[in-house]
Amino acid sequence: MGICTSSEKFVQECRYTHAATEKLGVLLVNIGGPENLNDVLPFLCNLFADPDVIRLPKLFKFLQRPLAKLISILLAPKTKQRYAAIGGGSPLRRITDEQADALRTALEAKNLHANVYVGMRYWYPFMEEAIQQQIKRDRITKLVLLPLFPLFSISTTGSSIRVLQRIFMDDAYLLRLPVSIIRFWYRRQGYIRSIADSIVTQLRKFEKPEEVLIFFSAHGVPVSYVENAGDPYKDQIEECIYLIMRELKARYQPYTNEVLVELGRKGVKSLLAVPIRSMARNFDFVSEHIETLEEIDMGYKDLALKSGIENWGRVPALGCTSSFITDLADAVVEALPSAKAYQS
Ligand SMILES: C=CC1=C(C)c2cc3[nH]c(cc4nc(cc5[nH]c(cc1n2)c(C)c5CCC(=O)O)C(CCC(=O)O)=C4C)c(C)c3C=C
Ligand SMILES: [Fe+2]
Ligand SMILES: [Fe+2]
Repeated sequence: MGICTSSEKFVQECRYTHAATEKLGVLLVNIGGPENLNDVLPFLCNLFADPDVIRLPKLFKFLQRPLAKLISILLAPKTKQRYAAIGGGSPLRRITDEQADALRTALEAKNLHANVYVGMRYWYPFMEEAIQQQIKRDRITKLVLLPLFPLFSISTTGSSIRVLQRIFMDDAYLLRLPVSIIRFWYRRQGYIRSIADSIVTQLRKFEKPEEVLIFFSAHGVPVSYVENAGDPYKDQIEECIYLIMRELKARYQPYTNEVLVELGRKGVKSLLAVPIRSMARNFDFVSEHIETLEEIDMGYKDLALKSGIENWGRVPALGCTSSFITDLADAVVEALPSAKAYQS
């Protein structure tokens, strides 16, 4: 299911009135991450025990847990070093809590009172805890599931939806709770604009912004997900980059044009555009995490500088950028009318 992207369409189709008796809940879902180095091994075990992360043929399903344990034991030392390099733990819980607070405030500003919960897929506070201990306790009457992944992948949003379904199927109250799931939201204007804004802000820090090559990086998924399991992730990445670049060109082209006109006026007859500066943008995840802070800020940056790239910049993750959070609040409002209970 997609979501309304145009606000006009929203006004026409999604007239939603918030009943006074309704108790709205929004569940923000994220991966979660180890808070200290002792958490790394059990966190990895949870991750690799997920059949949506390591897909085994039916016949070998019984190997899922032992295999998860083995891979985690093998990966833990290196992974611990990576988390140690960013201060000993993942910042995901803190950032996601901040995003939840900001979203609650943005919804209030739209006159929508909602409880915003945080549920992590592989670490505390687990999705299971958020649903069983908080959502049920608060007797929410309508729920929006908002995974903090702009793009859909079987291994992220798909996996979170399956957990939600599993918990809901076992519970009479949850089975009757109307739920709306926002499966992906990378096409939203607010998201694309917020990213384009953050790129422009960083470009302006370069001495010659017009020479900067923008380097988009996204998390990989196994080829078999895309080719055999119908994961839309790769297609969505390509479309997302296209949408960001289209927005950026609309905003930035005049600047480049001005430079070209200026060069022409100065008598330059030939021009070869060589992008010698580079700037990285990770766009498939909206919080700083191990891959931005360690893989990009340390690994890629070192490699780039050693390879002759002179200037390096990195666009920060959106985090609590207000235009982005406001857009998420719009996405929640737009999702409300389509909420449906698993059992009515
Ligand atoms: C949109 C983003 C993500 C996709 C798609 C994704 C798929 C995926 N990941 C692994 C293996 C690991 N993921 C790990 C942590 C981790 N992954 C994401 C995002 C996506 N993963 C996040 C946000 C995090 C948490 C980062 C943090 O700050 O704590 C890890 C552990 C850390 C590391 O070594 O990078 C592993 C391992 C697979 C196998 C996969 C697709 C099948
Ligand atoms: Fe990763
Ligand atoms: Fe991952």
